[in-house]
Amino acid sequence: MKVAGVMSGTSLDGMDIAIVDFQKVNGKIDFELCYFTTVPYEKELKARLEEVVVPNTPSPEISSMNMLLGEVFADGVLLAVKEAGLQTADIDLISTHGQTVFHDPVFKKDDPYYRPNTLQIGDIGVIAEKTGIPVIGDFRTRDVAVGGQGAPLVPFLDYTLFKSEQLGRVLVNIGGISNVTVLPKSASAENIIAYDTGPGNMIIDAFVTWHTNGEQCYDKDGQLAAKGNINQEWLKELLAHTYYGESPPKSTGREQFGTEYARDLWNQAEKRNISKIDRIATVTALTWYSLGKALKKHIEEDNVEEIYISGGGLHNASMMKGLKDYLPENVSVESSKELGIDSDAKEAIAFALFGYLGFHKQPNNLPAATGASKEVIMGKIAW
Ligand SMILES: Nc1ncnc2c1ncn2[C@@H]1O[C@H](COP(=O)(O)OP(=O)(O)OP(=O)(O)O)[C@@H](O)[C@H]1O
Ligand SMILES: CC(=O)N[C@H]1[C@@H]2OC[C@@H](O2)[C@@H](O)[C@@H]1O[C@H](C)C(=O)O
Repeated sequence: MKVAGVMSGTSLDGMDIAIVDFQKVNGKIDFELCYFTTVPYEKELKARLEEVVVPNTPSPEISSMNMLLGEVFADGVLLAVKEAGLQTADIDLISTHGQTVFHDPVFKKDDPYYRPNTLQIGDIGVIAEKTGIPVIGDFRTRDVAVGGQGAPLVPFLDYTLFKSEQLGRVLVNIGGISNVTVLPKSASAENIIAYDTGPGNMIIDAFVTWHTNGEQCYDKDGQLAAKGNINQEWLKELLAHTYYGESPPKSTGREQFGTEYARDLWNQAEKRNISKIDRIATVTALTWYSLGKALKKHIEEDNVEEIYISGGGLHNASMMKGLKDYLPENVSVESSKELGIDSDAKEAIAFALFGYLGFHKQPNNLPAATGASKEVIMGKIAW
């Protein structure tokens, strides 16, 4: 069964599309990645999306963007299918994450009319109509419905594919947000630890956009950060953010580390007379330090010997150097490619897997990762 997994992450850089062929071999699910591509969003769409993914966006804008993104995702899939040399009839299912516009999976005790919630848009009906292919999407709400955070979900794939009987591993994804899946040696589904560690590339992207007046929207290969110096005093203050000290399960997003937060940091740096290049170096360090600190804890407590990285942050050489230098030398830090999974395609492959399982009415969440009270079948279908 061929499934097109579509991931549009918190970076808002575009959609990742993985066409994955699933097969059942001796009762076990096997899969092959047939094609992967990233379709970038055009500049104006990205700008509009940035306006929508902030709290207090008027509902007409969210509702309209839901329909527009449905079209955009459908066009992306049609393009990927063509590029892969396939026909739409070859694709059995589209599995789409959608675009998170709001994520607050926490109970507010003082308001009986507020509920833990998460919202991903890009209407599945529109995608089905435009492509003629059944679509599964809207995964996270079902996990939230059973007390979970609805995130991170990819640890389900990490556990299924990468648990080891020989040694402890951590799978890391550095996207807009960074997250970890800790797989202790001989881990069972109950003793996985997974959570978002804090910002990934999100703040760096905002700073680079402001520094270059929109000419660049990310720090290509970490070249700008490499030219700057980390302002240690400011970094220490940034690391006092309460999120880093919270215990898992926990998840975060643009609500805490998005444009508003980045703008506040930019203004702080302005007041402190920190040069623009040093600002970029410092927020890059904020990512690798907060991530590295979490990793060090698991290296010690869970006997982790191998770390595998995926997500766009892997391409940022300054980020990777900072992280590697900070971690103990005897722990290997590699791309997830070393485990046989393309580091850019991993999340899109994960959503193809969730779709495949959901379509076959099989559970696809990992309660230990999200804090859900039980396994559930995530995903809704548009035929
Ligand atoms: N060559 C590169 N050099 C530096 N950074 C890069 C490079 N390529 C990609 N990135 C960074 O990676 C980001 C995209 O990463 P990715 O696609 O993994 O995130 P995402 O899936 O949108 O986020 P999330 O996983 O948090 O939902 C870009 O916004 C950019 O900051
Ligand atoms: C609510 C939401 O969209 N969360 C994303 C986000 O981007 C990274 C991190 O924050 C992770 O928690 C999650 O995505 C990945 C794909 C996940 O669920 O594993």
